[in-house]
Amino acid sequence: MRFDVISIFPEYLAPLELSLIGKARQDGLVQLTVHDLRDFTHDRHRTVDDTPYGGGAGMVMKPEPWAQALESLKPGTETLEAGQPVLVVPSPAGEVFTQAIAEELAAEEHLVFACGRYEGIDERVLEWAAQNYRVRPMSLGDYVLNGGEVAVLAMVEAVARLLPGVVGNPESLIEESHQDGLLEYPVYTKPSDWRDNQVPEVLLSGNHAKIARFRRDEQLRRTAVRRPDLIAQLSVAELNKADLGL
Ligand SMILES: Nc1ncccc1[N+](=O)[O-]
Repeated sequence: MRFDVISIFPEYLAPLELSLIGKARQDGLVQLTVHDLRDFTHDRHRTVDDTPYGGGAGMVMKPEPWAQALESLKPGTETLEAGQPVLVVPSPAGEVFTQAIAEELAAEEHLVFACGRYEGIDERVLEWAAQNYRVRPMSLGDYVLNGGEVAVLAMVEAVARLLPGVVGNPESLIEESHQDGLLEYPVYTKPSDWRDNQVPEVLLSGNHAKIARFRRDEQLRRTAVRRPDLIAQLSVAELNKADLGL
């Protein structure tokens, strides 16, 4: 799978050279290229921003460098079956990124991430890009960052780890938080008695049915307490099966 990231701070994406994603790139499972937006400017100061029409504080990213950067990735030359690449534009004004969207994007062949800075990118770029990209403004959550780079680190990791071969044991992708609409259950390891804190007895029992039930109940209990908004989407049957102990 191919990832392209465009940013005025390419070094911000250096962490993607580390750990599992870095190894996936070395193994050729993931092609990831970071592009410096300023390479698509032609003035002495490599200008990427200017004052906003209509007034207001801050600066807006100029359209032309973005258009040249996006054209340089040759969209539209993809094979028809692959379809147009997705252009993810991190923004607090985007749809909220979820595990379901991560799974959807992991099925794509080519993702392009446009990291905005300042007050954002001239809106005409997103409208123009729709000719050759499926444009998706995407938000990590309802708070404001200084730019899209941090969001791209999170989204690339969330997507790339789902690709075959990236995470050592694919089993570990199952029963994760949000996999089934619930938060994950608590985990424990040796010693079973740690500073007078015991591991739940059931986990030492070897009774797999009881262990599975305990874990499911813990998922439901945790979700009910910490993320009641997720509970609302669960079936009554599911809730009735659990001993929430609330
Ligand atoms: N929350 C954000 N703030 C600024 C830029 C991008 C953002 N995001 O979530 O993708």
